[in-house]
Amino acid sequence: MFTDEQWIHWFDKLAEDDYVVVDDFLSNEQYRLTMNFFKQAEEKNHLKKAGIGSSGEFQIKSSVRGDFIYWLEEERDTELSSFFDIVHDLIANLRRFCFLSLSGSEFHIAKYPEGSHYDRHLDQFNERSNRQITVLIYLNENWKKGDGGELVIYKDDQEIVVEPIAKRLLLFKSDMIEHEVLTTNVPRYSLTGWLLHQPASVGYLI
Ligand SMILES: O=C(O)CCC(=O)C(=O)O
Ligand SMILES: [Fe+2]
Repeated sequence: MFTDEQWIHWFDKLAEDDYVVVDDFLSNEQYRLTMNFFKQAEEKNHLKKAGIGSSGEFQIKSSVRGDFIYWLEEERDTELSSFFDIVHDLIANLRRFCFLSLSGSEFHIAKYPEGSHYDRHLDQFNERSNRQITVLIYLNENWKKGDGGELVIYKDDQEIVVEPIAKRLLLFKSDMIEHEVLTTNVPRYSLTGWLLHQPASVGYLI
């Protein structure tokens, strides 16, 4: 559990810089449970080649993105309940301290095999732009320089390099931050998600 001061400190940085990195966001136990889940998903062949674009214009292009993903469902994936607990905490605190109007979330696990990458992009689709905050949790124990797979954030004239080390959280504003996953030289594991806007089209219903 984190204190209000910690949440406020992270959200201040997110507001100011459009991104924030938090180390040791997952506890050892949450990390272990997440990796167990990941290993099982791999064994059961649940991970599928990721594509680009939303359903209407979905395409698979390995030259753009080389990861394999599995979309999570909270009701089904009960082994990850302690992960979903901290997502709920994150959402509750963003609502409380940042007055964000968040209506939902979507998460997947992702494996980038050796030699894969994801080209520079923004996390919004042409026909769907309700992703507000991107949430990344890295799962690579013993990651070291040379392993590759760093995330590069492009901001103003800067290139900020984030190493995908285990238990680290990265939050950024989905509509502001262009980013890229550099080629990884080892299998690279992560949990990726998006916190979604209140869809404008249902605004009148509530
Ligand atoms: O895994 C990462 O560091 C970033 C992944 C990403 O950019 C995405 O899935 O949209
Ligand atoms: Fe992305």
